Amino acid sequence: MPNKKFSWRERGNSFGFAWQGIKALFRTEHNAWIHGGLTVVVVFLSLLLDVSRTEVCILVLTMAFVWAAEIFNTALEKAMDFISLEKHPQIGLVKDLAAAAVLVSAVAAFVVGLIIFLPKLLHYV
Ligand SMILES: Nc1ncnc2c1ncn2[C@@H]1O[C@H](COP(=O)(O)OP(=O)(O)OP(=O)(O)O)[C@@H](O)[C@H]1O
Repeated sequence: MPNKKFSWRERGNSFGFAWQGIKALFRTEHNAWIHGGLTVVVVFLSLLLDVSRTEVCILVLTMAFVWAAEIFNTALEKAMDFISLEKHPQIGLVKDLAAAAVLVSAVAAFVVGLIIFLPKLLHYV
């Protein structure tokens, strides 16, 4: 790869492309709206309950993990559909593996949410 000079404008463009990706995610993936709704719930609970700074950091990282898994899953789905829309076991496998990554991240987020919020919510019962 040729040595390119650092350019603030190009770095700015990269943010623009990433933003286009986020918009495309919400436009094409219903799952993104579910993640968005759950993110709002987590932010709401964090503001309402006595959540420590460390717990906030863990929640932010956990949510970012789920979002990143969903975005990679969507990118892989789009790439696979671009390669072929015909049924092929290898394409099915790639899609299932990408979906498994989302499932693993979502289960981890659910467990983290239970560990952090459940004891605090039980105070009110
Ligand atoms: N071209 C294909 N060849 C073989 N199997 C496929 C193919 N496309 C999809 N599948 C199978 O169908 C499943 C669902 O694929 P699809 O692309 O509809 O994703 P999805 O469930 O709509 O995902 P999301 O809800 O994240 O958009 C895949 O996980 C895979 O098992």
